[in-house]
Parts: sequence; C-alpha cells; structure tokens
Amino acid sequence: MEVPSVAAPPDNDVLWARGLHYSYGGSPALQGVSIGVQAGEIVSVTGPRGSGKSTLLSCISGQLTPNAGEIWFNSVPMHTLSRTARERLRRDRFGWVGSEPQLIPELTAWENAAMPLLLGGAGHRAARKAALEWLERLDVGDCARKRPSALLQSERQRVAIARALAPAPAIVFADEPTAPLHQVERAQVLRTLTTAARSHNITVVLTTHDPAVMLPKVTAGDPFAADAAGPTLVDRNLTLVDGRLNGLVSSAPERDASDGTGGDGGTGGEKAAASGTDSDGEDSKGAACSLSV
Ligand SMILES: Nc1ncnc2c1ncn2[C@@H]1O[C@H](COP(=O)(O)OP(=O)(O)OP(=O)(O)O)[C@@H](O)[C@H]1O
Repeated sequence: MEVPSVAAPPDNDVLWARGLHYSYGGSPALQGVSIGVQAGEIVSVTGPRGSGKSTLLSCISGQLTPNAGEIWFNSVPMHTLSRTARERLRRDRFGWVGSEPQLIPELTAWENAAMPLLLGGAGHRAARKAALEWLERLDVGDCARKRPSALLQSERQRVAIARALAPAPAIVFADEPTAPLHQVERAQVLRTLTTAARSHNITVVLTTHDPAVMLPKVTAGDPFAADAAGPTLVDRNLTLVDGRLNGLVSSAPERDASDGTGGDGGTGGEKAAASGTDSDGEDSKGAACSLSV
C-alpha cells in the first residue's frame, strides 16, 4: 500500500508515525497504524494477544523497520535513517523496559542502572551518583549493592526501570513491563514508572494486556486504584485489534484539529483511533534502548 509522504510531522508530537505496516513472513502484524505522541505524554497500548502491540512498539522505537509507513522522532525521519544512525538515536534518546528485567547478573543493581550512562561516556562517579538517585526514586535504594539474584522480581524490574530512566531519555518504551509481576505489584511498578517519568517530562509509550491497570480507577478498596486525588497512570490508551487501531480512551485534552497530526482524516493515531479508522498505514515496534543486556 502506497502511503503519500508528508513534509514533516506536527511540531508538538515528539513521536509521530503514519501508515505503518509490518508482516512476519507474509503474515500481517500491523495493518496501517498511525499514532502521534506529544512530549511528556504517557500513552498505553492495549489489545488482545497477538494484536500487534509488541510489533508496534518495536517499530516506533526503531528495533524493527516497517514494511511501509513513516516514523518521525522530533524532526528526524527514522524510517530513512541508516541502521547505524538509528541505533545511535535509540542509544542516545530512547529507553527500553521489557517484560523481563534482563539485568547483568554479575553486576550490582547500581552498576546495572549506571550502565547506559557509562556506555554513553559519563564518568564513573557521576554515573554512580545518578544511578543511586534513580534507585532511591524507584524505591529500591537499599538494593543498590545487591546482585540481581538477591532481588525479588519486582525489585529487579524497578532496577531495569531505573536503568531506562537514568540517562534521561526523550522516550521510554515499555513492552508489558509488569507482565511477570503480581497484581498489586503491577500497579505499584506502573505508578512508580509513570510518576518518575512525569516528574522528568519523559515521554512513555507502554504496552500491557490489562487495560484495567492502565485506566484511572477511583473505586474505594480497589488494589489498582491510584490516590483518587492523584494523577492518572496514563494520559491516553490506544487499543490494537488485529494490527489495527480500534479504539481510544482519553483522559488527555482534545487536540486542536488544526495541528495537522496524521493525514488520514484525523490527528495521527489519536483521531484514527477515535474514529475507528486505521489511517491506511502501518506501525511497528522499537528498540531495546541504550542497553540491551
Ligand atoms: N518473530 C515473529 N515471527 C513470526 N510471527 C510473529 C513474530 N512476532 C510476532 N508474530 C506474530 O505477529 C502478530 C503480532 O504479534 P505481537 O507480538 O506484536 O502481538 P502482541 O499484541 O504484542 O501479543 P502479546 O500480547 O501476546 O505479546 C501475532 O500474530 C504474532 O504471532
């Protein structure tokens, strides 16, 4: 499917993808997905198993190259970058949290959290200081000197989140970051991730199986419920079904229709999702950030 090119995405979208298609050996995983994400926004992508969530995240984070479509990060057309340039962009500007923490077993928690900073050229002392601060922020400061094998799964995942946030990336992509956790831990870890990202104006795009976890809840006694007076976990939730954007739940303000996001009769994925259309494009998933360990 041919997707007409555009000059550039809207200025207010840090990430903008249009008309993404991705197939595995001829089997379509994404069938025309368009999304726009504003700087500092926290967006969840939900949907049934096999609906294309991970593929979408892999494409928009630069790990997979879509078969068709455009992906822009700020003013950079990622879809035209060389592999080397794209990997540099991922390393320098993106963070990644997977469903398994994937920490280096021989390193302590703080050494794991500091690794992207060290790889990025930070000095040892500065990297250690930043890593320790992030571990504190994520409530695992007392685990700093422990190796992953001595940590609970939820603690390991918090260390992995600290590792993703420590370099202050523009965007953190999180692919089912709470999948291996118990229900109460899921809400806690998600809240910690989103709160830390908000406080540093880091954009987050995450996938999850459980829409209930992602939506604001105020029911008394609900273990998922955030403080009723506090912020919601995500600003917007997009739903994928069979590789197509299919629904939208938004707690974010409506965008001005003149912002030009997307070109398929809506503002990128937001309007495409709101209208139930697929934007005639594709989308895919992204890169294991600065540190694939
Ligand atoms: N490496 C692969 N090779 C072949 N097919 C794949 C591969 N990865 C994913 N698929 C297929 O692509 C489709 C989308 O998969 P994807 O993992 O993106 O969905 P998902 O919504 O993230 O699923 P889940 O919730 O189970 O993680 C599915 O039909 C899946 O079987």
